[in-house]
Amino acid sequence: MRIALIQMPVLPDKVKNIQTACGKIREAAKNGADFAVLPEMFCCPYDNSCFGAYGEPEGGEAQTALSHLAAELGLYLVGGTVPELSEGRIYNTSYVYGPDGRQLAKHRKAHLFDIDVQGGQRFRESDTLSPGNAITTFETAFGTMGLCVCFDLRFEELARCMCLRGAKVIFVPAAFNMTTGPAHWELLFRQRAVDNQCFTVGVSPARDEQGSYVAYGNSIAVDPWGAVLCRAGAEETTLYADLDVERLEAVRAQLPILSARRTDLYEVREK
Ligand SMILES: O=C(O)CCC(=O)C(=O)O
Repeated sequence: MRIALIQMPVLPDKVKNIQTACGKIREAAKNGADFAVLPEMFCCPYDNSCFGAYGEPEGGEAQTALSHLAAELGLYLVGGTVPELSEGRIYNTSYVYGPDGRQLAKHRKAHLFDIDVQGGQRFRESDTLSPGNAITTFETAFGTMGLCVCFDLRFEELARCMCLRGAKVIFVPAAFNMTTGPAHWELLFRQRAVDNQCFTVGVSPARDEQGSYVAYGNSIAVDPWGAVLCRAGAEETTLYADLDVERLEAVRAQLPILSARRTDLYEVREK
């Protein structure tokens, strides 16, 4: 199962960003990718002042372009996120398309990124965005997959619920920053992978030092043992990770965690 992690620049021009993404997805298909993954807000600067203007309703231009391309290339496409406009609200939403172009999943970021680190990053998504209310998994020819967005990865219960549903890989379009990225990015992707003995895949925009929000980059794939399979730097790049899905069962058999949970003592379950 070959995954292309597309760490692309995000510019102020929405149409140009969509074109860049499509070009890179075509290249990924040529290189044998089964899945292509885009970053959080891949066609919109990550700024509260932009989400409304760059947003689109279900079936908007970014989504239509990605769905057609998935069908044309016959691959799975985790379409980063876009600001989704719905009933007067804005959501930070990730759409997934199957190799026939049909929408397989839609995850609205459930945990909004409201932080204020002393001397570091401040951001309040809740000034403009509304949270989603779902745990998202989807079925593919490679098995069940999980999907969440950036800050969502910090919440271990969400990842556990996806894996209890059978998720083998957790896909995370994301955009950490220069305060929390160096401190927590790799740690969190390895942590969730080791907790659940699953693969984790995080894709960020390339770093733009001039942007109002400077993304950390460092797109990453981690295996069920917690080993880093690939990791980018700050630059524009596409990484390829070949996931051996059988490794997941092997690790779970050798070091049983999910099956050894004491659900008589404690429980994590979906509401
Ligand atoms: O959790 C973090 O440190 C970063 C999260 C973030 O940037 C986001 O949710 O967009």
